[in-house]
Parts: sequence; C-alpha cells; structure tokens
Amino acid sequence: MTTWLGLTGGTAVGKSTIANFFADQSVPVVDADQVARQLVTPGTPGLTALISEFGPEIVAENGTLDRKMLGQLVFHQPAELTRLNRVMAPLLLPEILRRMKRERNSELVVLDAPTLFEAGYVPLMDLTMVVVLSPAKQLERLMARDGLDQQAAAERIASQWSPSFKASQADVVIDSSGTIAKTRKKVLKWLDDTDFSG
Ligand SMILES: CC(C)(COP(=O)(O)OP(=O)(O)OC[C@H]1O[C@@H](n2cnc3c(N)ncnc32)[C@H](O)[C@@H]1O)[C@@H](O)C(=O)NCCC(=O)NCCS
Ligand SMILES: Nc1ncnc2c1ncn2[C@@H]1O[C@H](COP(=O)(O)OP(=O)(O)OP(=O)(O)O)[C@@H](O)[C@H]1O
Repeated sequence: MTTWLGLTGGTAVGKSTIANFFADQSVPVVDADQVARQLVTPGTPGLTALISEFGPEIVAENGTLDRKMLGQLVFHQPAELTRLNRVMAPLLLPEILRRMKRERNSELVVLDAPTLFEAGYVPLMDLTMVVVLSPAKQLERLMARDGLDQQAAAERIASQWSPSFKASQADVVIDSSGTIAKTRKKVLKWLDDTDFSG
C-alpha cells in the first residue's frame, strides 16, 4: 500500500523546499501549484474556462495567462478568489489524483499543496505534514521571494486558512524558522523514523 502524505502550510513557509528534500530521497512528489500551471497553458480547456469567467484581459500579449494580474485581483478580493477556485477545483482534483495513483509502486508519495485544507484534500491523504513559521518571518520570506510589497504579501497570507488551525489538525508539524539545513535534518529524521510498510 502506498502512503499518501499531504504537505501543506501557508505561502512561502518552505513547502517546496521540503518537497525537494523528499524528491532527493527518491520519494515521488506531486506539486499542486505546478499541476495548476499546466492546466492553464495556451490552448487548454482550463485557460478557456478562465477566460469565460474573468474575460480576455487575463491573457497577456503572448497568449499566456497573465498570472501577475490574476494574482493581484484574486488575493486582493476574496470573492474573486472564490470564483477562481470554482473554475480550477474540478480540473485540479482529477489531475492530482491521476498523478498520485501513477506512483502506486512507491511506499510514499507526497502531495505538495498550499490549499490542501481549503480545497478539501485532507480526507484523501493518509498523513498530513504542516509546515509552520512565525507570521513575521513568513511575511519577510514572501516579500523577499516574490518581490511583493508588505500589503500585497499580507493579503496573500490572509487569503489562506489560519496556520494554527492547520497545525492543530496535522499528523506532523515541521517548524521551518531555522536554516534550510536544520529544516532538512528534521524532515529526514522523520522520514527515517517512520515505517511506511504497513
Ligand atoms: C492566482 C494565480 C494565477 C497566481 O499565480 P502566481 O504565479 O503569482 O502564483 P503561484 O501559482 O506560484 O502561487 C503562489 C502561492 O500562492 C498561493 N495560492 C495559489 N493559489 C491559491 C488559492 N487558490 N488559494 C490560496 N492561496 C493560493 C499558494 O501558497 C501558492 O504556492 C495562481 O496562484 C492560480 O492560478 N491559483 C489557482 C490554482 C490553485 O488553486 N493552486 C493551488 C493548488 S492546490
Ligand atoms: N529553513 C527554511 N526552510 C525552508 N525554506 C526556507 C528556509 N529558510 C529560508 N527559506 C526560503 O523561504 C522561501 C520560501 O520557500 P518555498 O518556496 O519552499 O515556500 P512554499 O511554502 O513552497 O511557498 P508557496 O506556497 O508560496 O509556493 C524560499 O526562498 C526558501 O529558500
């Protein structure tokens, strides 16, 4: 039996960094952000559905989705994020499940999904790992990584469910406030100490 591990936590807390630690140990990882990106490339039903919902102005001159513009809209206005989720949710779930099931020969498969809780994927997982970080450090990392100003970064953080709620529901909580090397050590120790064979 394959164990499905849902890896989640707020934006910029270090999920993808941790997902790479798993990948380095040959654990297959499905990256929900990447799936979402592939579903809306030019010519896809996903992009067509987004254009029907938000209008042609969400397409950049080169024909790709103007992610920056759509991001500014949906993270600034919760009602717009609800509209986006309504379009994306029915496309995302089957594709995520298809990719997870493809790894049936592995003992462990990781789903890296920022909205694991919000999208209702938790019941599909065998285990959940929630990455936590202090709000001040999260804001700092998000602003540094994405070049966002403080208000835009705070809005993006506020569009997600509370980290303390997610942590309270988790099977494993990983604090990523230390160095990347320290976080790596914690994750590898958990991987080493856990028996996935049953
Ligand atoms: C709004 C979009 C176009 C912005 O694109 P952009 O390239 O700027 O950001 P990117 O996709 O890399 O996401 C960055 C981070 O934003 C957060 N985020 C993305 N989508 C959502 C969402 N629906 N709800 C809450 N937070 C989200 C996540 O923490 C994510 O890691 C894009 O995030 C999107 O299409 N989101 C909807 C798809 C989705 O739900 N993705 C999450 C998969 S579970
Ligand atoms: N101890 C640490 N553990 C993980 N990441 C760290 C750590 N210290 C600094 N970082 C940095 O924090 C930033 C955010 O990490 P990452 O991109 O992995 O977050 P994420 O949770 O996947 O974000 P998102 O949900 O927005 O995609 C990166 O620039 C990463 O290098």
